[in-house]
Amino acid sequence: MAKSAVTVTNLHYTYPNTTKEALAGVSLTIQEQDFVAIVGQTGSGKSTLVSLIDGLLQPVSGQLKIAGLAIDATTKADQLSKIHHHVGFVFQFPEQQLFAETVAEDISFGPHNLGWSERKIQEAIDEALMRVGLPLELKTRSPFALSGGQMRRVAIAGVLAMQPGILILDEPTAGLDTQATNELLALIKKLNDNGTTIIMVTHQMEQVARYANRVIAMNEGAIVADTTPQQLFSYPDKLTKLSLTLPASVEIAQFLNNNGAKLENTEPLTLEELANEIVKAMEKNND
Ligand SMILES: Nc1ncnc2c1ncn2[C@@H]1O[C@H](COP(=O)(O)OP(=O)(O)OP(=O)(O)O)[C@@H](O)[C@H]1O
Repeated sequence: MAKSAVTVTNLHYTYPNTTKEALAGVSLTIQEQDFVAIVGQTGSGKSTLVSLIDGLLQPVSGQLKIAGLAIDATTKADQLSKIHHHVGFVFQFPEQQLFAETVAEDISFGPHNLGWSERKIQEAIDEALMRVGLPLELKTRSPFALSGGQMRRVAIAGVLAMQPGILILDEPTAGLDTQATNELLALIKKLNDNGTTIIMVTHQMEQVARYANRVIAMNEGAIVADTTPQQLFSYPDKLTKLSLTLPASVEIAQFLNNNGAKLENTEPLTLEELANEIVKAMEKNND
């Protein structure tokens, strides 16, 4: 049976010097090896939720259980920081946080802080570089002499070097071109296939459709849907109310059907699935 990686119970959070709750009683369980997409319009509470899961914020009330660690409003700072042994957080534009003279030094920052031996750190650097698909020769190079896509991979390698079982990514493909986007998503999918639990905040419904096995939609600090991408995209009216869009594949399928195309599957989630549906419908037409 799948084990839970993250359990959140009735979580509330209000930022200092504000009165409105940013999180207003959120409960959810994320299983190990889930690939969860968190969606919702600006200000709906996505970043607040993932910052609590990463221990960057402490709940005002409610509880979190992360890889067995129990966190609530009374948890001491040293206990809270233990979350970083289990959860890696890739911020938006993570390359902006690169700072060291060489790629290896940058990647080793987290493992050094965890107090690992030099040998373990060197092994972790090599493994992290391999996992993000970068050659080991880059270790001695300056991270600032790399391409944008490579810099982002180095930044992600720095998070992976700490070998987190849970990886949170906030809009990981923001600002990347199509090829770098596809490569990065393939990499995240591979990490997931190899056992890492993925929590990805995104505004890209195509990415949700293609990669996530589960999608959590937020609105005004609450979870308003927790389901599969297929289910979520079956209710376009609900999405519109949340200011979310349908993936292009679903929109095109609906348009074709409204114009007599008779596709069998009206919600093909990916463009490949849509192409298959169109071919099937054309073949049927020719019979
Ligand atoms: N540092 C802060 N201080 C005060 N209020 C904040 C702070 N950060 C967020 N908020 C407020 O908390 C609420 C939730 O914001 P949050 O950043 O979690 O939303 P989000 O869904 O991640 O938005 P986005 O998609 O723009 O990143 C909003 O009302 C926001 O204005």
